[in-house]
Amino acid sequence: MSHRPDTPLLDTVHYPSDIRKLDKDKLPQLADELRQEMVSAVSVTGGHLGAGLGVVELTVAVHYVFDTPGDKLIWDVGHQAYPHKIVTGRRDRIRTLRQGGGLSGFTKRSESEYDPFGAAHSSTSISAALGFAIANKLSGSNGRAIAVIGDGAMSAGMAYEAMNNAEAAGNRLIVILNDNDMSIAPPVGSLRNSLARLVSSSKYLGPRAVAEKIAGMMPEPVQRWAERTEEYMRGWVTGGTLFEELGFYYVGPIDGHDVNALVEVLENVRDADKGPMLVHVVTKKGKGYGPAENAADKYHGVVKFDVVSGKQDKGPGGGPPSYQNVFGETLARLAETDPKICAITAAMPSGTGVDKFADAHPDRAFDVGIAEQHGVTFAAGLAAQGMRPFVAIYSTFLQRAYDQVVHDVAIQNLPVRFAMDRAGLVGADGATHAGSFDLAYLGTLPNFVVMAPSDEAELARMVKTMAKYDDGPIAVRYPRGGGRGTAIPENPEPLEIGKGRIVKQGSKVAILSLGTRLEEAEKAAEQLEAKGLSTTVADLRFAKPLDEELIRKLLSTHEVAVTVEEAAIGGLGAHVLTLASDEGLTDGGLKIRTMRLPDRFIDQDKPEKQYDEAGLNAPQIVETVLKALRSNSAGVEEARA
Ligand SMILES: Cc1ncc(C[n+]2csc(CCOP(=O)(O)OP(=O)(O)O)c2C)c(N)n1
Ligand SMILES: CC(=O)[C@@H](O)[C@H](O)COP(=O)(O)O
Ligand SMILES: [Mg+2]
Repeated sequence: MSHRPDTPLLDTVHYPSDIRKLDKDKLPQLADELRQEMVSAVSVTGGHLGAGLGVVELTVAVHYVFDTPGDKLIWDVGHQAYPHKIVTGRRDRIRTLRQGGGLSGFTKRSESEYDPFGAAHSSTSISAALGFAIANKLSGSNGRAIAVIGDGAMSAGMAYEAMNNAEAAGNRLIVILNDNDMSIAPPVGSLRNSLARLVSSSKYLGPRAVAEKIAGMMPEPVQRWAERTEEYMRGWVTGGTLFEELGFYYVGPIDGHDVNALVEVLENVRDADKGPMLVHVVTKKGKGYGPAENAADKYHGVVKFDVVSGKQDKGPGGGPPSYQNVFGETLARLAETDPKICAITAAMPSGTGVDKFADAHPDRAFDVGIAEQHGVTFAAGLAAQGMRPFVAIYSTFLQRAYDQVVHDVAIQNLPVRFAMDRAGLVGADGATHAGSFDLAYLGTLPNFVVMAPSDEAELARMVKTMAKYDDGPIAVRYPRGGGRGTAIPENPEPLEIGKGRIVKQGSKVAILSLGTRLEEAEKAAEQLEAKGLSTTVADLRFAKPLDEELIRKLLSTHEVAVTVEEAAIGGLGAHVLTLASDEGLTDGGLKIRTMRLPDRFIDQDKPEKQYDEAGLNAPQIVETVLKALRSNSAGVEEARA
């Protein structure tokens, strides 16, 4: 394709079909421009930077070689897909990434036909790609499915479950292992060591060697040998790796920043007829942007930053500590005098605050990799043997380990402590990362205690409560970010299980709050008082067991009762309604309303806007109370007061 040297090449590339028109020797230039564009975009939006920088060449090469969107390209997690978005018709919106109404920070089916499968939670790509490949096989279509999965994501069991089943896909399935020797933190475990051995024990495989191996053009004696057994052939190509044992032809390691080599290797892989292939590509997280390459976290996730210096705009600082750090620091302190306390994270040491614990007690901190299911059952084993394990997992990621929570923990009534961070709406990560369902999924389980603090001092008390509680499973859920600035007690008092508190006493309206909506509940109470409506505010602290005595009293002494929580239906409101119905507490005409997340997924935005959309801010609490007061006994709203 002819291209005027004075115009950026990227300006001529809107879709992968434009890349495919380019001469191969133009691809390095395209990759350079794509990298610059990505840095520029993320400098104004913030987001996941390091992972995308590492796959710029891979993005160009895959779209050059494969016939996307007919061939299905599936990015695992999807946090590395920004360059892919730029070359698949979304460059004009790339500066809306992760903003309200803008592009998602992950792959999303509704956004583009080039995103055949949505992601954000890790390690789903091989299963999904296998589904596409088998569907193609069944329908007689030639299309291929290409999963690009990171070394961190490869630590999850699901990846192996998929590979274990992959043989039937034949050459319709290609897995590209993007090995940058990083997860969010440095990766852990034996897989990491095994990949490192593969990388260090051989030079990068050049396109020619790959072609020869795939075509079976081996040195004479080897070829004769190889021809005799299919098994040997596999071994020769694969080097006998774990992947080979799982039925894949292993090709690698390949230099993931040499775009022309990548193209040639992928062309060979595309045209090979050897069954499912795994291409081991070695990349650098943060590649090509100095501040990212030099950062310990390789700029996995950043806020807005200055492109020249790389300095992130983290604000003036000095604000209230984050819930994650309150959790980690409190637990670390408690562990000083309790040698049974352990902490477990599934590849999120800094996000969960377990890094603080690990600094103080390295032998009792466990990063299990992206392995939430294993993490929970591992904790159950620790608890069964008398330890006091705290499993710190984001609310959204604990969803993956639900059966382990039910079967290994709850049914056996084991005292595993769950610290569920990122509860409620989380902002820029959007619906996939919202911690909406934990109150419903844990609150329904016999034996569980479930708490939610209204501020960081309460969280410290709840962590202490968990450390002291050996009677069964116990969980606390708290939001992303900083608290209200309440002083954190040096020596937090444990709470009495199942006891809430009255924050403000009134007589006509009762707001029953769970978690950090308390601040909005208090604001709403002020506004109601200003309208002459005497309002009680209760901080229930426990979704389970409920403070039945307190709730009974509130429901029988107020005209309107409203529950408020940052969770989907099935949480606090459902439990309060069940109590009210079981005991006939509404029979006397009490007007009861439950305020919770709506029955739809809420996309990325600033959290306060998300809560506005969800109808959980103070004005909406006020409106709910006024509406209830206006409704008559048939539930019909009467004329506005
Ligand atoms: C089930 C699940 N657990 C945890 C996470 C958080 N998470 C997102 S990316 C990531 C690291 C992924 O590492 P890798 O696959 O190697 O990709 P890289 O960022 O290195 O490109 C983690 C732990 C997640 N998205 N999903
Ligand atoms: C991609 C992913 O799952 C994580 O990087 C996540 O975005 C981190 O979220 P926090 O910023 O809330 O730690
Ligand atoms: Mg990685």
